Amino acid sequence: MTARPVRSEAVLVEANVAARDVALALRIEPGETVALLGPNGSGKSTLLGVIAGTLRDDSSRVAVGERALTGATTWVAPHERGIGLLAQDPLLFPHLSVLANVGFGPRSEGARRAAAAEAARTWLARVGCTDLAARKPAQLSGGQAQRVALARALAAEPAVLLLDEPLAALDVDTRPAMRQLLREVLRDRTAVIAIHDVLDALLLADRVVVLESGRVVEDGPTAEVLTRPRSAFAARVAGLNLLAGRWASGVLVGERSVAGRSHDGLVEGGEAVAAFRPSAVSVYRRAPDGSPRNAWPVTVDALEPQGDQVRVRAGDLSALVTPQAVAELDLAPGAPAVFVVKAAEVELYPR
Ligand SMILES: Nc1ncnc2c1ncn2[C@@H]1O[C@H](COP(=O)(O)OP(=O)(O)OP(=O)(O)O)[C@@H](O)[C@H]1O
Repeated sequence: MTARPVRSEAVLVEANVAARDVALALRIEPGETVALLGPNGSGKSTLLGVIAGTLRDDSSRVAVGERALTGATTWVAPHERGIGLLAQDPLLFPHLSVLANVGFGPRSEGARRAAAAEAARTWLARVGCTDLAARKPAQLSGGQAQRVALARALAAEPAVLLLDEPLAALDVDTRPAMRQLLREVLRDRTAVIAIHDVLDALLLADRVVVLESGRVVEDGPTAEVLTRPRSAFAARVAGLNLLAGRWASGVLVGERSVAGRSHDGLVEGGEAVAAFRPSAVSVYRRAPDGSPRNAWPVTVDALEPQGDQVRVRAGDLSALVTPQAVAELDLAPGAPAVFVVKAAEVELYPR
């Protein structure tokens, strides 16, 4: 199968689901990946269900490109929408082989058996599951099933891809490979991805939309929302530290030199970004012994209460510490301090 260009279309959605108290409108641009963040019950799955058509609600409106999928007299069934949905549960057909599961989309679009099998093999190779082709879903691990489900969604060549917590069910060992795979397949694709890990949002999405109680409370470029959140929920989970620089000899070199866990795609001399959570930052008055690699002298700018913790701001960095630590370290605006972060807590990726 020759690689066809990715079809990507804009999506317009007005989700009005009174029974779930969801009322919001979004436009997603062609090729854009939008991460939905929000607490449990905020409406992320409901929004995906409205777009996919798995949740039928006559007050909601959905259009993909020029094509209205819902309307006063229009209802396009989920399998005719050109939308791929990767649910939290992979939902593979248990009686079909992996190859037949992945070939299902092309088959139902009218592809001949051989062509569908070829498309399925291509996508299985892409997700690293070639040798699982003959298995039945019951013989797959959770991570394998999730990859196969992704291949199945992509083999149908959807114009829009929806993903509901695609990394949540995976264990920590299989998560990095799936994250990398998603990074590749989401490039240039119109996609909406419900996610709870802000670092995943950072790695995968162009834009972040924050939902609370079925409403949009924040919407903006990923780095902006995650570093300078305005909504209460985003402030609680995000407020990430991001440092820009260049990738050189295995570290990020910028205003500060940063060691961390490197992601694929970094090239020597290329632009790179380091991301880490404020809760991963330890604060000292003086640099600790053994000179850890990520130890940066700073001057405290501000102390802000955040829940039962305190956010210590210093220039473009922030740390989240306990009120006891603030007292013990005698932290106050203007005080010198040293921020220390273990390399294992820092994600380094290409810009
Ligand atoms: N099947 C259902 N029937 C009725 N109400 C539902 C159903 N599923 C969810 N709800 C309600 O609809 C609202 C939105 O829930 P939704 O599942 O869309 O949120 P979510 O952000 O996806 O949550 P989570 O992160 O827990 O998956 C909540 O008030 C929830 O209790």
